[in-house]
Amino acid sequence: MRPSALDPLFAPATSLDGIGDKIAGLISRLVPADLTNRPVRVGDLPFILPHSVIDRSRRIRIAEATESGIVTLTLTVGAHYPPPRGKNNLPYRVMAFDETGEIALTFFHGRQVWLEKALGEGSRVLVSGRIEWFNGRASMVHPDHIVAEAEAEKLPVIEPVYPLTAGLSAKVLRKGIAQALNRFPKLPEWQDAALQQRMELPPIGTALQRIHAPVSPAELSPEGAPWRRLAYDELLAGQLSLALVRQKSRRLDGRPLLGDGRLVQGLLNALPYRLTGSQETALAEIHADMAEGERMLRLLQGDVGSGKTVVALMAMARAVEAGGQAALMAPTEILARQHHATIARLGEAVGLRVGLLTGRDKGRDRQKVLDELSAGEIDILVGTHALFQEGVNFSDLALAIIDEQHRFGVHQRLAITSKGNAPDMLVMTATPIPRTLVLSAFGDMDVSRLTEKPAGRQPIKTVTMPMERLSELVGRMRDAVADGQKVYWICPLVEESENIDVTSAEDRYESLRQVFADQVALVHGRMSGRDKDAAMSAFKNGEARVLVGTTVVEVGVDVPDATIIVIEHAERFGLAQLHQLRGRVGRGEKASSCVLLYKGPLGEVATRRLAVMRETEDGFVIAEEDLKLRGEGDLLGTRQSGSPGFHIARLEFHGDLLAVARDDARLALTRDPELQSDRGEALRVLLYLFGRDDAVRLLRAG
Ligand SMILES: Nc1ncnc2c1ncn2[C@@H]1O[C@H](COP(=O)(O)OP(=O)(O)OP(=O)(O)O)[C@@H](O)[C@H]1O
Repeated sequence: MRPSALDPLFAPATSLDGIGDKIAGLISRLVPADLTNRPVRVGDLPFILPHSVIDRSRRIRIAEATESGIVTLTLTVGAHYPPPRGKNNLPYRVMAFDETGEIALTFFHGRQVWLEKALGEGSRVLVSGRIEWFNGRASMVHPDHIVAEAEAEKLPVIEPVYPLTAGLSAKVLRKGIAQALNRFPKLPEWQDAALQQRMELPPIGTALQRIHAPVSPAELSPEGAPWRRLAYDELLAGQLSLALVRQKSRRLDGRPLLGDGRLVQGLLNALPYRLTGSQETALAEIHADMAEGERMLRLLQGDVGSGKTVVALMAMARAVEAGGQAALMAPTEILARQHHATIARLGEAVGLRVGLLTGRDKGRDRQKVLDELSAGEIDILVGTHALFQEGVNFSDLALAIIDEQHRFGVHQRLAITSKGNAPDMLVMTATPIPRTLVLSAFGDMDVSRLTEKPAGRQPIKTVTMPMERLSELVGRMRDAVADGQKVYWICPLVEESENIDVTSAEDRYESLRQVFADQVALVHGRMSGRDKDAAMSAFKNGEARVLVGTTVVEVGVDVPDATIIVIEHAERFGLAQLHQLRGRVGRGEKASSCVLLYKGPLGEVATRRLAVMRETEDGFVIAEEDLKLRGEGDLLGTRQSGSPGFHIARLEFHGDLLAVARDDARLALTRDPELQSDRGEALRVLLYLFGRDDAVRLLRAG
């Protein structure tokens, strides 16, 4: 049950003056992304933090304001010039002056009664807003503030500036936030007293007050005490929910999965290569976890092409040896089919029964798989999200592997954990993630890393090339194809979108057909599953030698004899994505290359990104650079749902707080596993405050 202290914050935002459904809808775009599926609450508003301040402290005279910008002037009001009756589209002007000059205060939307009051002729007022100069005349359209000189203290000196969205005015938002702050209840302190003192964290109420009514710009800095307090709260809420997942999944009894090595050894013998040292180490860690009575919760992190799939297979083989079943969930249909093909082929050697289940499988075929699964006639089931839907019943699921590629957040892990059958869990992630992010997103898991690539891989040669050299490039590709090579050609969007100038995959496909005729295939997200499969397999078996595609080929696709990848409009992709895409080549023993086609002029960030791509192939280095260039939000945030993207914490400033929060969260649970002490109760408040309700439900009295 939600603590009643929080009731005022959980009231709908529309209960605030001046906020109707429409405004609430606009505000929802400013609150954390994972909250947008529910109506905006009063409690969301205080967490919309200002990004800068306007300093109105300096008062100047008209003539001193030589440039356009925000100024505060002390004026004597002159004549009013309302628009003629019936001409409300014309502005309402009020002239005002000081000893150095004159300024026109301009208002739209017709005659307004309040103007006559606020700007009585002959009165002295402080006016603050943006001054503009035109032909030597000064004007100010809709001043931000007008206050009588006698009430000068009413003018905010330092005024926070909030992120806005079209249709939402600063005034409305500010008023809403002010009301929400007034309703902010006194909440119990959830921070450990000693830690709070050591870290100099103000109480949450104080932090919010100070950040919304700063007395100096420094108070708004992410490194300032108010922001650090809020960031630490957010991180602690995240780490606490991860710790709860961990506690819950550990408590559900796992079972020791031991095997006689029959399948594992058989597979090793059947592999056409030897495992790398990294693969062996990771596998040993995984097998050791599985042998324990506690549930495994492990993350397998590997750079592109480091060979995660075979590690997954060996883990699943152990689960089957131990008498159970295993499931492997892939993020896309294409990938599920690819994994299925690889695993079924290798598994055949040792008699593993491998099934496939995706959203596309319907009717009788689907039923057959489901029946075999529940009868225990399938050992390993590969599929997409469809795997963990209702109606899919394993006879004895012992190991769940999730190839998450950033799309499988803590909420989904919670969902599987709450299912109750307590399988061991292994999450695989392809993009190397910086350490701080591993902690923030996977603080509940143990980590294995694949740090080396299989022997014999050659470096990928990466070049950048302006779009103008397209025809020269096509000529070179023609030679390469004649020489027996295979080429990926990546385009950013499926169709010409209205105002973005993007060469679509379809157009590119048509134009490349002029050159490569039947040797080119097309794959993109809007094609039917069957057509996608056909294109992929034509490319795999070599009927097609050029595969034009959108980023559907980004994740995981494995065609080891493809040696060239061309990425069009490379300047539009993020670093992590470019690295993933490039990782489609260089997967065999032949030398590969990557051509980054760009359309100039390039901005600073795009230039840097392309340079990083030329300089290194090391995914961990690239991830760190990406973090620097983009901030952590995008790296984990935008492309996935339910991930711990942060709203307040910014890891470039608050990364140091993460480890503290994790230790604090784990310690709190060790002392008080059900959060029943005073601090425990307060921590529940924290969880609700940051939208971690589902974590509270993991508690016995949740
Ligand atoms: N030890 C090894 N020696 C040689 N080749 C290997 C080894 N392990 C895996 N491979 C091969 O390397 C290729 C990449 O493996 P896999 O598809 O598992 O990579 P991945 O880690 O999933 O990469 P990505 O995330 O880029 O898809 C495959 O063709 C696989 O057969």
